[in-house]
Amino acid sequence: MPRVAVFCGAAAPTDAVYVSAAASVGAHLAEHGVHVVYGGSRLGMMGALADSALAAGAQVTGIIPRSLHVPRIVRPGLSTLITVPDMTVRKARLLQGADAILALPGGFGTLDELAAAWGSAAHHEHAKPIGLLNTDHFYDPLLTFLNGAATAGFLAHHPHLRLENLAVVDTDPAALVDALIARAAPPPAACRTLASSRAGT
Ligand SMILES: CC(C)=CCNc1ncnc2c1ncn2[C@@H]1O[C@H](COP(=O)(O)O)[C@@H](O)[C@H]1O
Repeated sequence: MPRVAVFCGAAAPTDAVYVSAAASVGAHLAEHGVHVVYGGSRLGMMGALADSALAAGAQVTGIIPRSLHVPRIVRPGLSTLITVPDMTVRKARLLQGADAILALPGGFGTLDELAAAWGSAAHHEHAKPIGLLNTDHFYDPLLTFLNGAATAGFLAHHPHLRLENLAVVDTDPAALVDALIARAAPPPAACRTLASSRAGT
């Protein structure tokens, strides 16, 4: 069962379009048999994501820092809830267990988690596909920033991370989940055998 780490806003955004997009992502991930890993909150988009994924039969793991492990914040009834010492450990744990990463609209926390995922990919710590849900073109300014950084040469020392490969971007939750799962799929058995024999295993 593929595991997808989802980053998204803990706040309830002013426009309900974001919350319904999060719910739609949860349902589509469940449809694909994905094990959802996220921040464990019941609030905002995080809550909408978890509610819909659980309702559609997905396994959902929450990873929450001790400071946020209070009834007002934790989503009860998760398949698994892991408590970690702090936000930094949580960020690492979210990334470690995942086969793919999906960022929905959010604020500081979401941006922090997304930047960490790109930062560690830049240093060859993982090659997990990253998806950006561009609801209402929320991520267009960030994509413009990345384009500018590439044009100015700030990404040139990470040639394996070409701009067009940084993320799968879509405004449609179903299309994005389909594309991300396709990228996260393990290679067919024959390729795996060839790759392992080349590696001498
Ligand atoms: C005081 C209060 C209601 C706090 C609730 N705060 C939070 N609860 C759960 N996860 C969080 C929280 N703040 C940051 N995160 C993490 O950062 C992201 C959300 O942060 P933000 O809302 O985008 O910036 C999530 O993916 C989650 O992993």
